[in-house]
Amino acid sequence: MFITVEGGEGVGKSTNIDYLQDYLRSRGVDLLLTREPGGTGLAEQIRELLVARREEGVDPLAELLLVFAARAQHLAKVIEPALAAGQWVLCDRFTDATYAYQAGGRGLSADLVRRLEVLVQGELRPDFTLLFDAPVEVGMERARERGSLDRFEEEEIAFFERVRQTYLRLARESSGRFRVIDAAQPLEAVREQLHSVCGELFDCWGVRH
Ligand SMILES: Nc1ncnc2c1ncn2[C@@H]1O[C@H](COP(=O)(O)OP(=O)(O)OP(=O)(O)O)[C@@H](O)[C@H]1O
Ligand SMILES: Cc1cn([C@H]2C[C@H](O)[C@@H](COP(=O)(O)O)O2)c(=O)[nH]c1=O
Repeated sequence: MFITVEGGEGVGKSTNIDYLQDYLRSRGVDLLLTREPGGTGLAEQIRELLVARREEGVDPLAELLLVFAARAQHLAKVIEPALAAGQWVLCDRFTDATYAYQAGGRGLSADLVRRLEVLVQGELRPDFTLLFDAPVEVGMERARERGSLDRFEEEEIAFFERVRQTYLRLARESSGRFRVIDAAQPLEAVREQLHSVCGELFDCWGVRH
């Protein structure tokens, strides 16, 4: 199984992915936890380039190509070998983030993203995606409280609104693959939602829980 976790800034992906990881491992799943951009030494270096605040503006196409360069390395060195060895892969962000940020947020064409997706991934797509959704102000307030903001987190509210609306549209269009978690709720309530989604999936996939 290839499971991805998506959502805007500060919505609680990292906080809950640890919980999800424990939940899956405690039920006997051989799991690899990874993230994008990143997941290998080279891809983590590309991540640093992407998130660093800089005077020089970053061209959206350059940003898109860096994201996919990191993804190609991550797929070849980590994700594909793990899946081939029968492991489950749990990935903090994947190509839905590219549709949300580079197409929705930056305004690049979704068709361009689709062409790179086919080039880099072939037919590989996530089996299942959890979308953590919260109003932009809620996520940004949490991100601000957490610490200093990176290059993406410094964007204007309208950018994050476009990112959020793109994610929600993707979830509607691929409702079989996505489950949307109301991440504006207190942590306990978010965990209950996660629990119920995991139960439903395990029933569906025939995994004992
Ligand atoms: N449901 C919640 N209620 C209140 N605070 C939360 C909740 N979920 C997460 N937080 C807090 O919000 C902050 C952001 O959470 P986290 O780092 O998990 O978000 P994220 O989605 O991974 O963010 P980013 O994409 O910006 O890295 C953290 O300080 C975390 O403790
Ligand atoms: C995979 C991916 C990521 N991004 C952006 C989105 C985030 O602002 C950063 C990653 O940091 P986080 O700690 O996971 O929030 O990268 C992107 O723009 N496009 C992508 O495909």
